[in-house]
Amino acid sequence: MRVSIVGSGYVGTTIAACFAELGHEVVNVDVDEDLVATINDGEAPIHEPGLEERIAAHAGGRLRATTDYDEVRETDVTFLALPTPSREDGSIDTSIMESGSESLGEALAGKDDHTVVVKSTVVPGTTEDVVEPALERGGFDGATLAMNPEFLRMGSAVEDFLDPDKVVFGARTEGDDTDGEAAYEVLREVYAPLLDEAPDAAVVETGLREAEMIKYANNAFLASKVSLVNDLGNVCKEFGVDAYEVADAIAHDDRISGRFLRSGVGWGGSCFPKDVAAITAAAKAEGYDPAMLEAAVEVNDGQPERLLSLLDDHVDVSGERVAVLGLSFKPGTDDIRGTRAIPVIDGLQERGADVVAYDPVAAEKMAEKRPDVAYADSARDALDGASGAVVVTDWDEFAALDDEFEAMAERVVVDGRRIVEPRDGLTYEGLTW
Ligand SMILES: NC(=O)C1=CN([C@@H]2O[C@H](COP(=O)(O)OP(=O)(O)OC[C@H]3O[C@@H](n4cnc5c(N)ncnc54)[C@H](O)[C@@H]3O)[C@@H](O)[C@H]2O)C=CC1
Ligand SMILES: O=C(O)[C@H]1O[C@H](OP(=O)(O)OP(=O)(O)OC[C@H]2O[C@@H](n3ccc(=O)[nH]c3=O)[C@H](O)[C@@H]2O)[C@H](O)[C@@H](O)[C@@H]1O
Repeated sequence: MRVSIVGSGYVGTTIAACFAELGHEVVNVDVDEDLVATINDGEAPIHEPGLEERIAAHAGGRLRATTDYDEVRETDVTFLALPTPSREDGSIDTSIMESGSESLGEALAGKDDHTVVVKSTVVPGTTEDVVEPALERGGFDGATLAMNPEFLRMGSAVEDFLDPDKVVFGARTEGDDTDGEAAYEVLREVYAPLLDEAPDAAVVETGLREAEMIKYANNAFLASKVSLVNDLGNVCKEFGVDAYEVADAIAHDDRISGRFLRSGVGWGGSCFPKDVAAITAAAKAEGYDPAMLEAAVEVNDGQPERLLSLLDDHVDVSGERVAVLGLSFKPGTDDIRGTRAIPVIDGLQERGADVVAYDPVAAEKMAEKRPDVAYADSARDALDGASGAVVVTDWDEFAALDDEFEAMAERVVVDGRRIVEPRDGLTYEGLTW
């Protein structure tokens, strides 16, 4: 099939390269000229395992990037993979979706039919109430509308996309005269080669609003699961109980499952914080206060301070050098959006500490945002002379730290991710164990 994708960020580039790999002719539209040139040169604009090889294999062949929206006209279906950031109050900002949809509408004007699929994460109602009117303002009123949320994770985007546990197809299903069946047909055809390779994936065919909500429910559930295990972990700590032993035991109950049961300094990233805030704001706008989601955020917001109060129990950090190990929101990425490292750094600075941070890949990005922090080239350098260290990201290399701790002025480590090995001579505190 001829597939176009508008927006070539984490999601857009990943699905473009993967659809090309699966045999489709793919056009990827983005406003960023450098990014478009990078893809056409056969290189990946973002770091994701397996992406560079796929772009290199298909760029100039089945995969083409462009800044020209008109190129979507020759395709059968367009996926919108544009950003849906938060406004100041947490609610979803759909302005980029609107301007992108208008440009798409202009490009499609006069066409009889074209399937437009919303891939971005949007609150229920957005596809019909925001995207469709914007397409019409652009001059195209013949869209078959669909919503197809994406569940890939950063750091394993290609693998997650190609081997999903489910794919969700949302379409207009109510009333006699709907385009729902036509939309399902198009999505079934686009996904057929992927589903051939991933036969165990569930295919969920549902309404537009349901598909939009499924994405939020998925992220809100996972974020809340981590907050619940953090809340329980805090209780464990009060009783001197190891939360990881407890989690390992309850994980045997397959109603609970062992995934997303790692307690610690909390969740971050470009999506959990944004999506929990957006669905909470949307619910409130409808007159419902989602108490569990608000509590999930409250617990998450409290974890960095709990980490620091454990450090306070051992050292007065005022005027002292303190090492922050890990800056990215999770290992395997240099992304610092929503990272717990920021409230940890803020809390240390409020205590008058001299913060020196280390991350194997994210220091450069953090330095742009936080030039007020010193950055070390290695964990060893960060620890050298420090009166305490806090661990924010579970990078594998922190598990191998050993004699590096010997250069500390005071050997105190508070671990927010259960990654450092406790050892003789080290005062080691786990956040929830
Ligand atoms: N990053 C992730 O892991 C996941 C993200 N999502 C959702 O997917 C959507 C996209 O997210 P990302 O790919 O992370 O965003 P991103 O910020 O990485 O990429 C968005 C791209 O859109 C381009 N763009 C902006 N305005 C444009 C316009 N008017 N026309 C054409 N291109 C334009 C930007 O230049 C950028 O390359 C969001 O709704 C996000 O919540 C869903 C699942 C996973
Ligand atoms: O909508 C999105 O963008 C994506 O958001 C998350 O993916 P991602 O943000 O890449 O990262 P996760 O692996 O889910 O981790 C999120 C945060 O939770 C934390 N976490 C995760 C698991 C756990 O047990 N404990 C824990 O603290 C991580 O450290 C990290 O800060 C979801 O897992 C994806 O399914 C979804 O598509």
